[in-house]
Amino acid sequence: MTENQTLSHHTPMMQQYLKLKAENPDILLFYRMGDFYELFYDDAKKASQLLDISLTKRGASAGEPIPMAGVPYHAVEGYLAKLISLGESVAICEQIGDPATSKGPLERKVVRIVTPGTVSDERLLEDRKDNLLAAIWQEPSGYGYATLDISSGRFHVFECDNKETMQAELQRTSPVEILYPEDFKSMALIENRHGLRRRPLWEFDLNTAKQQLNMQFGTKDLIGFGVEQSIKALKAAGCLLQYVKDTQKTSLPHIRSIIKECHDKFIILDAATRRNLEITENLSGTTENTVASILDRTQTAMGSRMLKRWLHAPIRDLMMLNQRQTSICELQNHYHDIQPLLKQIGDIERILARLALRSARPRDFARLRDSYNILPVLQQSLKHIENPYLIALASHINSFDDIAALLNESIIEAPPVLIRDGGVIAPGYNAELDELRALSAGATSYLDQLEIRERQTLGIDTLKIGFNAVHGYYIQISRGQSHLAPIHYTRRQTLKNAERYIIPELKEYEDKVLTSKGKALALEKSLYDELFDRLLPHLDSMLKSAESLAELDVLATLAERSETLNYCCPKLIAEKGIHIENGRHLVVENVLSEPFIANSLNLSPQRRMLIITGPNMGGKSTYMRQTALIVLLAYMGSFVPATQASIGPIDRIFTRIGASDDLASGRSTFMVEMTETANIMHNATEHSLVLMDEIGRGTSTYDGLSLAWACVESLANQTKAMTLFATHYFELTQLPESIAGVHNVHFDAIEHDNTIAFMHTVADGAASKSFGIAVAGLAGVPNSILKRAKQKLKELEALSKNSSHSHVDSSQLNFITEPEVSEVEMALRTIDPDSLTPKQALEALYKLKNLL
Ligand SMILES: Nc1ncnc2c1ncn2[C@@H]1O[C@H](COP(=O)(O)OP(=O)(O)OP(=O)(O)O)[C@@H](O)[C@H]1O
Repeated sequence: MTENQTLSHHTPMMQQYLKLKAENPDILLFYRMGDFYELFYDDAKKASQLLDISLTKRGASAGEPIPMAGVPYHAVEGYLAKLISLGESVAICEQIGDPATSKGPLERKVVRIVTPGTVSDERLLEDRKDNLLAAIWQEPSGYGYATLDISSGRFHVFECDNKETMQAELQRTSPVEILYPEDFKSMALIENRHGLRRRPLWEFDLNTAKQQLNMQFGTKDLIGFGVEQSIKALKAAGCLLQYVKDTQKTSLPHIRSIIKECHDKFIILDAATRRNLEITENLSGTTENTVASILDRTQTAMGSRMLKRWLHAPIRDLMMLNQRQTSICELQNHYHDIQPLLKQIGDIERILARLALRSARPRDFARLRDSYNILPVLQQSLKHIENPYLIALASHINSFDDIAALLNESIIEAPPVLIRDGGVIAPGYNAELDELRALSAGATSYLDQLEIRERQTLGIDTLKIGFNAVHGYYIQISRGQSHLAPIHYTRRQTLKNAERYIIPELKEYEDKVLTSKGKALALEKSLYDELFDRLLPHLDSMLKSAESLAELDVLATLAERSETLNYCCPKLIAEKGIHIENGRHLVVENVLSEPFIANSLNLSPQRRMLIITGPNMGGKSTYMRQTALIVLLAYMGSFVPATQASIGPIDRIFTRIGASDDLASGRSTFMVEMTETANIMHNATEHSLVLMDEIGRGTSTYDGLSLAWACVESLANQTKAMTLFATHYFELTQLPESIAGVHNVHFDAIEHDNTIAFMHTVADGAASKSFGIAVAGLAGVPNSILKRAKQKLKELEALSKNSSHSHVDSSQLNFITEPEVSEVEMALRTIDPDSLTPKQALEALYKLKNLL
């Protein structure tokens, strides 16, 4: 049976639906039916599950019942937001035909496609988080990757030759929607992400990509952007741009350039490091107790998004870092004045994107106006600033006096949500509009006069003029006086207590009012459209201003944070090494109720690896992480939690901390640990900072110890990376004796009143105890288990007595468990000698002897 024949079995409406569905096969189709959007067949089943709405049936077509689910049109945004957050895309199909004239089903059309990576509507976006669409391409030589933030126009491409780097970039950019070619080989990289879209190969064609991009930027070639040779990335970029055009169904004037991400400009953080350092997301996937949660006191949403981008991309450009540092220094004196002004500035970046997409709403214009009205005051408060970088920033911020004036004149103070019903353009902006409005509004005074005139001439005191949507204007007379109605009064409606009439004069007036209302609305809409045309030529400078405002916000925030949290300005030095005096962990110090103990750290070519030992809970991980975070903050240009810090060049930060199963990709805890270790061993250089926490503990003791040993040797001798290596293998503390550049440091604890007190202070040398069983006791492990562990430890200790290097330590066992009491002792305790007869005393003696 042909497709058409199959279709012909369906009702006309279903035929229309199925045609539209065939054009949008992979996404949910919201099909408008009166006040509802309805979904049918598989779409209905899927939506009912995802949205938790009921699945019903709508009649039958082609002899089968039609599964159906629906959402009311006025609440659609909430449902869209939910679907988008789950990575789904939705095609919105509206009724566009006129019900009065159409035969058969109303004409319908897909008017927009909402996808997670291309939404710009503010109700569907998180305002303090970037929302990126990405495309990925793979060839034997590596990966090409493109990302677009549609609400700022930032369009970036990236290339790399290995999976780890690609994974790190995916993690850094964290796109909400990913386009990938149908023959993509590395599915493991992306398969756990939401919003995957499989695209046909031809969408990644290089020539089409170049054509598309040149057309978008109005250029002949892409040499000016430095991406001409990035073949893999361009293929991804081409597919991405095409997808955006297809879904947006409009031009994208705010996408003006494409930027190639060059990795040597940034300190590279691999995916595991980004996760372990809990930069914007903690290990459980929420945002509490992250670096961003401490630092993000930005006043604008665009500032917040920029701060997070900075945190995820520490830079190596010393000039730029210096500009940021000196700006923060100067802003320490000014942020008090600047921040309250920034707070009044809206999300201009996203408003401008909606302006470019011509989807800005009246309130976007009002917010743009209100923000621009603040700019002159802001400029005033930046007047005394002397830092050249901040002065340049202020000049980019501009004050847009003309645009502010235009918006002040054109938009009323508090416009409605939509332009649909008018009431957006301010009085005084357009004389013709004012006239038409006066005509329609003049109604009240004209009608008042007419009412008085008729009442008086006819002598009917119950006469009044009214209006309703069905009958228009009418004259109403009470039933008691209705016999007084003159002959030219035509009866329109009879009510219980009154009669309603129409007269030609009133009808004529009604026509005039109605047409002037309609005309006013049409004019208002065209004036509104014209506003887009008047603002769009300034889009570039407005976008630049928005970006500069965001940057000022970030710098002012870092100035405020550095003062409030007592951070110091780090020195970025040319010599290799990391020197931190009294460093702190910015998150831990914030959540602790007791004071945080600051610790210093020195790493240099002569002291490039620290083997860190000490009790569980002693503070090893905290110390390692705080070092990485201080380096990260220093290289984003921020001040750092320490009293002094000098940091040399760093190319990468690696962490092998904590362990988690990666069940989704079928890797066990130990496998994850070793994959991360392998990555470090392959990629670390002498300028890398490597943090390794207890590697090798997921396997047998000797395997683990040997692996850890080999890693230390390799990192210290070959790679010469700056390394912090925390371990419970005391054997490793011998390594400093044989390898230059390796040193022992340790954390200590003291036993006190049957418990342990952790010192949290780092000191030179190796730890003498491990306190493992003691900490288990603190954690509530039952006494019987601790007792048994103690026995076992003694046995092991005996076994390894011959080994002169054994540090197995049983001293820790004596304080948490009571000294063991024997049965004989117990029996003795129950005996009261004074109350025993000689015979009983003898019997007790025999009993004790037996117990022995
Ligand atoms: N410098 C410090 N000052 C105050 N408290 C600290 C400090 N360092 C760590 N702590 C506290 O001790 C807790 C444990 O620290 P951490 O996780 O660093 O120990 P650890 O030595 O790595 O333990 P394990 O060997 O079990 O992994 C932290 O959660 C924090 O509450």
